[in-house]
Amino acid sequence: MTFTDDLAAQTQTLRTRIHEMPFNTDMATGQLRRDVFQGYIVQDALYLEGFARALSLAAARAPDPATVAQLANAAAGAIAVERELHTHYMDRFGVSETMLAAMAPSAACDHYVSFLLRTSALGPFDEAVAALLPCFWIYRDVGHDIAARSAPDNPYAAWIDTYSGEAFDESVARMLDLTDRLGAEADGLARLRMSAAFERACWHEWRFWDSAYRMESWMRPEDSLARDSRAPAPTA
Ligand SMILES: Cc1ncc(C[n+]2csc(CCO)c2C)c(N)n1
Repeated sequence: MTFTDDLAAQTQTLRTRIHEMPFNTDMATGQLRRDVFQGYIVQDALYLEGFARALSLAAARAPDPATVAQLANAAAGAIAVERELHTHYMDRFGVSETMLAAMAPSAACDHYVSFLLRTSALGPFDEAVAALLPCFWIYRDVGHDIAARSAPDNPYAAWIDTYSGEAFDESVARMLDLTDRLGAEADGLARLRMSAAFERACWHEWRFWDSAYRMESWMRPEDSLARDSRAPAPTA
């Protein structure tokens, strides 16, 4: 078993839940609500920029030139994906660059990006790579899974093609290979830290879709009070 086989086994339940999320099943049938996808794609544009910054921070700390180049290329790739995919959908949904610039990240987006930036800037290098891996790996698996059952004339075909395409597969394979090499060199404690960072990032992937599907933003104090007032009164 490779280290990434262990990571896959350890997160099996969470990753299966991600594949079954209504966002992804609706995406496969092409029935995903337009306003839900619009909200998602705007948040994803904000996410991709943060992700590219986190990859660049990790790149600067890589132990050898080949790995610096791998991570820096992936950062450039993330921005390129953002431009292409987002321009495609933003044009369709009438979201202008000005509107995008005025958008604030959702709590889920901000939380995920903060976690990646913090881990990439301050954590050990192997932990940063483990935290960055689910972004690649989960999207590849979800992309292929949706492509295999996608409805004809799916309005989300551009999204599905991006994440089930060969170019993307190669970058995921390189990231898995890097994680396996780092996992093989790490001692028991370092592997535990890598596993925890990986699992946390998988959770953030789940949360990003869940939050997009619910069209969540930041909870306001008055929302919390309204929720509390509906709760049954304490008995003791
Ligand atoms: C929340 C969220 N997670 C993962 C991806 C997928 N992704 C974004 S950048 C990148 C690496 C290089 O392209 C990959 C795989 C996404 N779009 N949104």
